[in-house]
Amino acid sequence: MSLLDVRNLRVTFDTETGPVQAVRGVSFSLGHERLGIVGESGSGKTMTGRAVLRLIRPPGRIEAEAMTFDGQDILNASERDMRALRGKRIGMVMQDPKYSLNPVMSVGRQLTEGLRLRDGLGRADATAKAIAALEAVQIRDPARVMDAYPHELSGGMGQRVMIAMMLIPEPDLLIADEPTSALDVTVQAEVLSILDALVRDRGMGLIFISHDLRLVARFCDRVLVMYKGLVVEELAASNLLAAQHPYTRGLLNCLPRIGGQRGPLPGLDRTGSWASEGAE
Ligand SMILES: Nc1ncnc2c1ncn2[C@@H]1O[C@H](COP(=O)(O)OP(=O)(O)OP(=O)(O)O)[C@@H](O)[C@H]1O
Repeated sequence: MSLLDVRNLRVTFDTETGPVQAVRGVSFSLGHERLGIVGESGSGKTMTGRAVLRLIRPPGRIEAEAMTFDGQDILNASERDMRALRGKRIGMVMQDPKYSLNPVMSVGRQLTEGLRLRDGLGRADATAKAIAALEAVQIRDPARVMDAYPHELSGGMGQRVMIAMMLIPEPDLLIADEPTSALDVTVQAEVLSILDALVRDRGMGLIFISHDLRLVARFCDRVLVMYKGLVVEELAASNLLAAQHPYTRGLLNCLPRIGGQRGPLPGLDRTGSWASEGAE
């Protein structure tokens, strides 16, 4: 059985100038695997991830034929049931730690609060578990970081803290939105290997949203390629770099090449029939 099933998901924002359809009928299922979502800015990747957690704020709204997580109907689940899933069985790591970490709470308190309130751990046990989680994301001075407030952390450090926070409850599904974009390549590789181990050893499902097609090709099992709120192509990650779809090829052609000719970045050619598919 798949872990997550999404059928014909739509996310619409009702604006003064009319509805904006950010996601226009996306379907996919996810097993215990790494599913990449790629696509240009504004193609609906983030909104797809947030919709799975039902974290779309008004004026945005979600419609779908079905959305199930581990057999549970998450399209019609109560807000209370969703709160029980979020951060526990389904985690989300956002692009920017600024929006996920509480600015007025020390890192240690943020990491231990759930363990104490939700899991009923004592202070010492919760602290030990939080420190272990920080060590798992390669933070070398966890005691100092536990005492720090989010604004005292660098971008990369904040991102690692956020990943640690998401991993503490050992989620069954992790939605990671550009989780390594603020990290240097060495730390990025470490974080990816942590995520990889969770998928391999614990059977976690991972949705990995990224602009980095090379990274997705290397790291993921399958990929959805999104354009204007639609999935234009779904393929094995190992086939991504050789994809034939004109939009995917366009994205690949925009990748900078090491040692390649310098010149203006090529624009995306949007003249194919796929470009007007489903357009209003
Ligand atoms: N509050 C809002 N009101 C109107 N439209 C919105 C609102 N929030 C998001 N959108 C629209 O949703 C679309 C999809 O946005 P989304 O953040 O999912 O794209 P993305 O593919 O994740 O982009 P990026 O790679 O830049 O993060 C955007 O085109 C945006 O215009």
